[in-house]
Amino acid sequence: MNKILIQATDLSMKFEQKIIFQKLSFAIRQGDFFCILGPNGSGKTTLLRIILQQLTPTSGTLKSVVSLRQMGYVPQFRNLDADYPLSAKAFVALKLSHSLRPWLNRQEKDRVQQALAKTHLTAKQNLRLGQMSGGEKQHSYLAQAIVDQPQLLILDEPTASLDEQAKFEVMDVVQELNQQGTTVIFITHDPELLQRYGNSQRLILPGGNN
Ligand SMILES: Nc1ncnc2c1ncn2[C@@H]1O[C@H](COP(=O)(O)OP(=O)(O)OP(=O)(O)O)[C@@H](O)[C@H]1O
Repeated sequence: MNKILIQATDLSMKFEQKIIFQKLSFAIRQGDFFCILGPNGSGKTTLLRIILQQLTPTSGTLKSVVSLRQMGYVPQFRNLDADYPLSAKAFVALKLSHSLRPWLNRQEKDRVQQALAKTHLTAKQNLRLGQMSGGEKQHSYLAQAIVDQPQLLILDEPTASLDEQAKFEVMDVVQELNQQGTTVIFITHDPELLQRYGNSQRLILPGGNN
């Protein structure tokens, strides 16, 4: 069995008096393609925010051997305005930008190119994100999330609202990254994606419907 990266024990979350989930226990191991399922409002994003250390659970513990720097995050699909000014390359490079040294060194530029290549964006890297298709935008978010080579990639419904072909193209990239050793945590509502990619661990959150 691979090493445990994240161990949750009796994890519970309430917002004021509202119970979101109770006594969740699970382990995420190195190399997992770990799927989180559950109805709207069952706390999937809340659980991700606990893993990303943006929220503290009401009770229970979450132990992680992965630092925040080693986590890459792809949010739910958000459409960007058509006049969004950055190119895909500049958008990916943003993640590596420094306040003290506002340019990238050779090694960092290579990493940007590697992330663009892995997400099949090399030929489109100079296109502005605003002009890209939904699938290409989501590839750009994925490229940005992997540019500093995270150990753990966290995806919150990354393909919601994409068409069939774009959805599989994004997920094929995620699967390749997983096969190359990146651990993946993946929220989805989509039974087709689960059947096709979710052959590893699953956590089903029971609550929901606000
Ligand atoms: N900061 C907060 N303060 C109060 N309530 C919150 C907060 N964040 C989330 N909630 C509530 O917690 C519940 C769970 O929200 P969450 O976004 O985690 O669910 P989800 O399973 O990801 O839902 P969806 O599938 O619709 O994205 C919802 O009822 C939401 O309104």
